[in-house]
Amino acid sequence: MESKGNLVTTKNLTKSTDTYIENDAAVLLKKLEQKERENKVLLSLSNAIASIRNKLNLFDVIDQKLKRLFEFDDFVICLINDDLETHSPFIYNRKEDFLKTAGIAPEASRKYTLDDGMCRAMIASEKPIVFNVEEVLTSDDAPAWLGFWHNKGIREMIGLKMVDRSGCIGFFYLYTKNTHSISNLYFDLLHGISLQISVAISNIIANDKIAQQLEEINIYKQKLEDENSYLQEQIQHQYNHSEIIGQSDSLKAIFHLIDHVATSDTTVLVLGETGTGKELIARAIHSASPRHHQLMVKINCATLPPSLAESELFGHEKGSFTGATDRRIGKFELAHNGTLFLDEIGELSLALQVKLLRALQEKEIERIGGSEVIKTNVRIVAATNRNLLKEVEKGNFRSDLYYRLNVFPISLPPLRERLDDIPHLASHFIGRISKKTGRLVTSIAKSALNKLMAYTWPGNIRELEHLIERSILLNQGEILKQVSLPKMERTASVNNGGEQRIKTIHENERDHILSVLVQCKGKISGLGGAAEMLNLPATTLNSKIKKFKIRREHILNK
Ligand SMILES: Nc1ncnc2c1ncn2[C@@H]1O[C@H](COP(=O)(O)OP(=O)(O)OP(=O)(O)O)[C@@H](O)[C@H]1O
Repeated sequence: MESKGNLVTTKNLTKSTDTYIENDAAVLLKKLEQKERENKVLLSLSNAIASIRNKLNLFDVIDQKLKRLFEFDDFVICLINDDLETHSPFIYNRKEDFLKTAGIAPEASRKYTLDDGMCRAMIASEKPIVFNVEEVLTSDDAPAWLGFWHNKGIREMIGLKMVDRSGCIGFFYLYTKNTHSISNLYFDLLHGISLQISVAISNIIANDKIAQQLEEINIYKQKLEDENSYLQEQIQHQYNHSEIIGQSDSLKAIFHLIDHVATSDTTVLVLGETGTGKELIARAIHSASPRHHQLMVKINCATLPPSLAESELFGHEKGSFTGATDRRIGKFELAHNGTLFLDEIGELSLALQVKLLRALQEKEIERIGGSEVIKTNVRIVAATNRNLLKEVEKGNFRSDLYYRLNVFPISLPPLRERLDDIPHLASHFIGRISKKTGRLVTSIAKSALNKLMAYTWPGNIRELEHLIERSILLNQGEILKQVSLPKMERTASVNNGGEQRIKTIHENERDHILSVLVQCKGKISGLGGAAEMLNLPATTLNSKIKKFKIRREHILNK
């Protein structure tokens, strides 16, 4: 039998046990509710994380969703660098006014040692760690960046390592202005969330790598396309000396110069009126150089649109200016290890002359909007129909660039000064154009050739080529009989970069002798002969006629 006293005690016991049970149930319920809340947050977070593609997305998800659960003011995610000795900020608030505070603001390019007290503690712990900012600041190995957060009023940091299958990949710091703001009840949840964030980070890095590789593929694709079109062009025009027609002494002297300079990397400046074959010479130099397996990239400075000229030469990064939708490499990079042919260099703007000079001096370039310095190895061949020295005097061409280009000048004489080449060039063009047009023209009549010999050729070889093409199309039969030369005064302006050409004393002397010979109907010596009219001994006149290459046909065609 139970005594009364015992009964009371038992009752009391039962009562307090009930209270315990009630309390336990309440705690359990609270825990259950908390778990449910955590699960909800985790679920919504994992849904959001699954769709994350970039750093900005991840920043927003953490900033918005996580702040609903925990009270924190800011956060930074740092990743361990490939050197395994440092870590750098990866996800952080990039807003300008946020970063204005004094101290070392987070920046992706900065590297911090892993060998500080905070990192060591986080790496060793499986749980988040609470750091008191002021306490850490007094320690010897406080991280350099902590002052920035202290200046922002941050008093507490929760730090935890981020892990993936390979181990620790970085750290997640939550910054709070209040102390004890995040209860350690939430630390397991925080740990779970950090695992999810690690997955998102791996995805972002993989996406970034794919985007970068795609960009590289695109750039190589563009380079291959460009190279391909240059190669096609080179296949069509395999230039060597045998393609350069002519046997005049002046042309032979040029072959000699090409042989001398081609094998080196010396810069060559090809000078000459329009149509004299400057490009042909540039190609011959490239073909005979050790670089002939690489590209000769041509850039025509006269046709460069001013707004795109710099990009054409040096390339640009995506987004560097309106319309720069892709990264593009410039002609300098394309010509790497080969030859860059700068045609019509005299037309280059002064602003670009400065940039070109720098590229030639430093042997490196920067794409517009890029920070990378790109080493280039190009051989420069430039050409112009302008008198560059005069342009320097007029202030249109930089003297320093002129001297850098004028290392090995090659001057091509105009066609009227190498009349000997006309018959060879004419039959070369007849052969080529007949084949191209399917006409059966095989040779040129003497009278037609005489006309060609007597003409001044302001457009030089290009003009001769076009004239023969036109004449072949109009011709009947196998022999080219008619060539319709444009009506032109012999003293008329001869193309020299658009300037009125002043005849030399030598040319005036030739013209004067020729006109007297015409008046005397070709008679040189004796009464009424040209020698008498010119008051010269016949032998002197004969040697002048020889020197000026005046032929019978010149006299007859006047
Ligand atoms: N010696 C030559 N033998 C055969 N063809 C030639 C010769 N010189 C020039 N040509 C031809 O004449 C045309 C003009 O030559 P090219 O374009 O090289 O001249 P250019 O001096 O560079 O002219 P521009 O200053 O107008 O650019 C081309 O079709 C070229 O093949």
